[in-house]
Amino acid sequence: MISIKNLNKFYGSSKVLNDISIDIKAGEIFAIVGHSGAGKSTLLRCMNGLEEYSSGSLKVNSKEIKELGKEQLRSFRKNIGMIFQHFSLIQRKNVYENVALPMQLWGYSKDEIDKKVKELLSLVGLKSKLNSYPNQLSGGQKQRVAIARALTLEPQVLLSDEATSALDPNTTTSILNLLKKINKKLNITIVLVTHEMDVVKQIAQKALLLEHGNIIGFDNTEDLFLKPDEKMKEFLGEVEVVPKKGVNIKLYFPKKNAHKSFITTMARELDMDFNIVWGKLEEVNSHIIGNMVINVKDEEEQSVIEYIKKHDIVWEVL
Ligand SMILES: Nc1ncnc2c1ncn2[C@@H]1O[C@H](COP(=O)(O)OP(=O)(O)OP(=O)(O)O)[C@@H](O)[C@H]1O
Repeated sequence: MISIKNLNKFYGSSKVLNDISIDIKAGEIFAIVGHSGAGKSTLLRCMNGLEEYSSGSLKVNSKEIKELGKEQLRSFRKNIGMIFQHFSLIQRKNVYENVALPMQLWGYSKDEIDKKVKELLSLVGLKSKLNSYPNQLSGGQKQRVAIARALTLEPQVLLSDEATSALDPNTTTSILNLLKKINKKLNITIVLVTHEMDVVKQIAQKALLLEHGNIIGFDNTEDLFLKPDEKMKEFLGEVEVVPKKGVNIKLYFPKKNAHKSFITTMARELDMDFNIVWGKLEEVNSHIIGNMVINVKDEEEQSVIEYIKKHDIVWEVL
């Protein structure tokens, strides 16, 4: 659906995107993650032609964006909805009028507009608010209006630039659930930019980690969190404090066996006591994944490793 190859972007002499290559599949929920200034919004804006790229290729539905003329770009953008952190609603228009606006600009009939706006307001749970004005709505409600407005022209792709950053955690979850529902129901590809790892965990199937315009991680979300590499750990701010004595073994539990009592069974079968240094289970993309560090005596290392190898567990000696 979106294919990016060796993309580079400069602002003047400063390079803000460096050799980016990714593929985003149709129907996927894809997150672009990174600290402030990493280049996330720039990359997102390149995807709908709001920003020009300096070199490389960016194709949406096999169309190279930089080769599109003015008119082609206008109809191309019809196929891409966008939502923002601060909602971008028009204050003097009510909810109905805000949502109707893109269809009016494209010259749809009153009946078509009325049908679509009511259908979308019902989808986002705001049918009772169609006469309200933005200043009478909560942040979450405003974002729901913005989502409805972004869907009026029936786009195949929805781009979200920090759409939940101004919302509290509960409202964030409800907006993310709405985005999941839209993704499933309308089969829309969603690309979202965020600096919040919790957002990535809750919604994304794939994630791209950016740092100073460079890709420092790109994988299925579960794999990124299950076995984070050094860069990812640094990004997550994880510090692993482990005992100096003995051998520290880190175990990664993928979704299918995160719940199994692997450690206690191993302890019983090998007739050994382990020191559990730390461990955690977390929900990523609706799956439970986890990891745990155990400390074993030097002389027990081999038998523990042989046991782990016989099971479907990813592991490493720290
Ligand atoms: N129009 C512009 N002109 C010059 N430099 C720009 C422009 N827009 C962005 N930049 C620079 O490009 C870099 C990437 O900016 P971008 O907004 O893409 O980052 P970001 O990861 O989205 O950050 P944030 O989360 O703070 O929005 C930054 O160093 C920024 O200062």
